[in-house]
Amino acid sequence: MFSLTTNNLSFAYKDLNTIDHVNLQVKSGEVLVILGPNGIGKSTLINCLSGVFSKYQGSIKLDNEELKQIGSKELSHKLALVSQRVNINTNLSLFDYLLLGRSAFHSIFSQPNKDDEKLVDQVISRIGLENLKSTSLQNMSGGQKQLANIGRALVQEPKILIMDEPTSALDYKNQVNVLKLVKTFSNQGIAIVMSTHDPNQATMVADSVGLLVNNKTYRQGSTEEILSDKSLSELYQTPIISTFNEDLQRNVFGIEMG
Ligand SMILES: Nc1ncnc2c1ncn2[C@@H]1O[C@H](COP(=O)(O)OP(=O)(O)OP(=O)(O)O)[C@@H](O)[C@H]1O
Repeated sequence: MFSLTTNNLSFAYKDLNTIDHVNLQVKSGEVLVILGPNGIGKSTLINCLSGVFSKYQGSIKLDNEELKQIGSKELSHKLALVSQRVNINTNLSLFDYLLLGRSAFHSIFSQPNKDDEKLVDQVISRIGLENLKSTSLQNMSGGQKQLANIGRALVQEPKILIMDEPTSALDYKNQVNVLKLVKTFSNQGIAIVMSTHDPNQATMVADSVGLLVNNKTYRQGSTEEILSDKSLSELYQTPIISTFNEDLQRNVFGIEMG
């Protein structure tokens, strides 16, 4: 069993805390979905959780180890990040870009081997980009680059996968594909943290939901405990109404135009 836990996690860019005393937990096989309005601190939180920002207050524990004490190579064996940055401009082919994601598993003197290449091929097929295997990243669309970024994280075979709005540039079919991947990997025992602007994604994949609220509080609980018309309308400061969809067998959240 593997877990990521924060205790009173706070982070400030200058003096004022952007995230304040966040107590969050996710463990093997669980999906935690983070929701919150624009500018509330989702990316900041994700950058702290994934080790990009180390000047945080409080603690972030991967199992019993403090995140900032873990060396970068060891960390990349445990944790993979899909950042919000969709605009990767490299002339590497998709295949080579993903193969580079295996570099933490080799010394500087050893080359990626056949197993690495096989894994990269499998991941390319899982993200549905077989026909772009030899295409350079700079010639791909925003959505294709976002899928490539997800693939790059998957080839690390992490114990925890942290994703910042992984479906923001994707059409419905690819959103479903990514959400199915999230479910598949969590069923395989991977812990997943993802942020999104779509509460419906939380009802589809989340085991727990974390809300970053305006007054800088963080609330985490089960989907049923946390997601309601009232909590979401307050969160986004706009009326949100859910209806139970018989075909989908779940609540669907919609925005009201007023
Ligand atoms: N490098 C930075 N320096 C100073 N302030 C920053 C920096 N990056 C972000 N901020 C501020 O921190 C706050 C949180 O930003 P963050 O990107 O974490 O929000 P977010 O919830 O991910 O937003 P969005 O949904 O719009 O992507 C915002 O007010 C933003 O202006």
